[in-house]
Amino acid sequence: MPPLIRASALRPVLQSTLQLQLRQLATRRASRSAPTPPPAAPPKPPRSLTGAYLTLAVFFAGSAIAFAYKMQEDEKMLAPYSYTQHRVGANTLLTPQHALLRVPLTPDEERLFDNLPNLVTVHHVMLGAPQIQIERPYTPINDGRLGDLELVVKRVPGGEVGRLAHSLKPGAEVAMRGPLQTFNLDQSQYDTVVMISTGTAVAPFLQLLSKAHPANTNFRLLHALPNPGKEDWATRFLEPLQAKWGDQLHVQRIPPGAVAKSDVQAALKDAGRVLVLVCLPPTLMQPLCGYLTPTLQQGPLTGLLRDIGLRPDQVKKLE
Ligand SMILES: Cc1cc2nc3c(=O)[nH]c(=O)nc-3n(C[C@H](O)[C@H](O)[C@H](O)COP(=O)(O)OP(=O)(O)OC[C@H]3O[C@@H](n4cnc5c(N)ncnc54)[C@H](O)[C@@H]3O)c2cc1C
Repeated sequence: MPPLIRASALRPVLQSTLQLQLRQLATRRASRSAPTPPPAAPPKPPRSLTGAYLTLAVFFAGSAIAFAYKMQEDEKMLAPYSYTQHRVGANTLLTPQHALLRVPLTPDEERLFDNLPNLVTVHHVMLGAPQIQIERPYTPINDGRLGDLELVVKRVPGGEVGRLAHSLKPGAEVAMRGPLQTFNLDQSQYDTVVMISTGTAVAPFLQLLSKAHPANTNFRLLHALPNPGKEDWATRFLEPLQAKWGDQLHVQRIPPGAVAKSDVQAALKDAGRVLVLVCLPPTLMQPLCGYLTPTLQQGPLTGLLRDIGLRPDQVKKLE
């Protein structure tokens, strides 16, 4: 019986099966010997974007630190209606009764002493004695925009804040608030400004002459000499002002006590459009021009200044 399938017929089938198995084997070997590729890394942000994030983070951190610092500085800054502590720069006795207190200001604080537009603004500050909850006003004798605030504080018998001010050593802290406006002067309205004072009441005039600039107005100061035997501390502050103002400032030292009619009349001679500023204790102010009212309004003009013919709008009484 002939075989059902001849061997020659089987040969191509066997060959193709063998080739297939060889190919599979080769593929398996190849796949085994090839290194496994590493897992795909997460896509990296572009290098420039990372830099931007970093810059932003540094910027925000810097701003936050600057803001916190500014808040802290603001809390320490001189302000009109809340007390802040200020370090005394120097405290010198001008006479046994008068201390010159120097309080350094920061540039931001200096700007608080700016003039109102087209005016010369005279300011005062309040010194506090927190332990006994009192405060007293003091008028800087200089232009606060130029650095240290200079206060001349008189020590009076039994005076609380005067005693405190005299006791302050350089580097000590003092509670202060301000500045507060004392008065404003529009120089352009006057040909002559007459100023009458005694003792530390010259302070607003020293500040006015420090802050104002020579223009067309003449200033005449009648300032009382101290009582016999007392030292005169004002001269050293008047001399540089005289140099600044030249002929436009006339300083006349008058005897202590009631202001004499002849001195006032001399100061008013050829005065043109005149303003008289008066800063005196009540006992001396009363015969010259009358009291301020209890609420510190001007009150009626009476006394010598009314008698020599001045109108109320030509006189300003300072507390
Ligand atoms: C706007 C303004 C600015 C001022 N500027 C200055 C200034 O630059 N320098 C300055 O020294 N003062 C100035 N004073 C006065 C100051 O505010 C205080 O009134 C003064 O320093 C006394 O305060 P004290 O706490 O030491 O005395 P207090 O405890 O108030 O008074 C104690 C006793 O002393 C009496 N007394 C008060 N003042 C005087 C005096 N001048 N002479 C004699 N006895 C007095 C009181 O009647 C009281 O019996 C200013 C006042 C005002 C309203």
